[in-house]
Amino acid sequence: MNGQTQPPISAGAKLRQMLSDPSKTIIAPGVYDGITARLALESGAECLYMTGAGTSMSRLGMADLGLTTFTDMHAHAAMLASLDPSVPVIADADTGYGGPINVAHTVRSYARSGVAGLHIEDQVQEKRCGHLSGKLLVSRDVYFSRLRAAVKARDEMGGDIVVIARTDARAGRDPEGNSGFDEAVARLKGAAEIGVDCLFFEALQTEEEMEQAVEACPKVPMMLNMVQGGRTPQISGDEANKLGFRLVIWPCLGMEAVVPAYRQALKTLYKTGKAPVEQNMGPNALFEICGLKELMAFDRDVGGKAYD
Ligand SMILES: C[C@](O)(C(=O)O)[C@H](CC(=O)O)C(=O)O
Repeated sequence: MNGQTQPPISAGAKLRQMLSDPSKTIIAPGVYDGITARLALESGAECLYMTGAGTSMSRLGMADLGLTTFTDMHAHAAMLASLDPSVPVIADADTGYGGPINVAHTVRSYARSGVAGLHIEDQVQEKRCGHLSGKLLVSRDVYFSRLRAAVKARDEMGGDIVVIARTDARAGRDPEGNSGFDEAVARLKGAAEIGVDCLFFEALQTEEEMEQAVEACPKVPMMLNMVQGGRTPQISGDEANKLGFRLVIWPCLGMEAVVPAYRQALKTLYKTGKAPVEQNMGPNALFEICGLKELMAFDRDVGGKAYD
């Protein structure tokens, strides 16, 4: 886990292989920074999901309203993908950050940085979290040109990256007023024809809808987004597998765990004047999460003396 060793196959190829097995459903915990990524890797995660919402909140201190740029998202994804190249990282790529040539640039840049997969959606640039109300979408034409750009960039480059088409049509509307379940299915069917590798039906509202969505788009693997407290009811990985989903992301898992814990620690600090006693891990144990021993061993191995 040192980011130095290249795996035998690329992260993208590995993810593609994992997605092709219908008997398995990949579980990808959401990570939003180096610490949560390291903790997920330590837990044995088979795949990581870089949340755009978490990236916006942790890098910018801002809500998920399309404020993160390509540069923010790419740098974050590249850092996460470098920590353990043998574990595929799927990263949010929002709208692709512009027109078709921007989308292609995003796909190439993510792939060259070792990101295994990315998703491109059909919201307008002034986007928002998929589980908020009032989402506005681009037309099918604009969406499909984004996806064609992503697929062409994937195909033209030597590397490999899994292109995931996301639609927000279930809870959003385009300039002609097209919206809802059927519009989402039409968009995902179009995406499948364009040649994307995986489908992301955002904000499914019931288990029946989950079943119908998978049935409606049988040719391409479908993923499921489990946002705690969001529009989609929570189901387990096994249940998702029975319904036919090949991948489940839990984007907010880290944020939902950290926010109440840190709030509680702050309360204790102000009340007692000290940090909570059960939280005395110490710097060594903390840094060990992020490779302290491996980094020092590397230094020693090559004759360094600084960390003897
Ligand atoms: C998946 C998602 O795009 C993300 O940024 O992680 C978000 C999650 C969230 O904001 O709750 C989404 O579903 O839009």
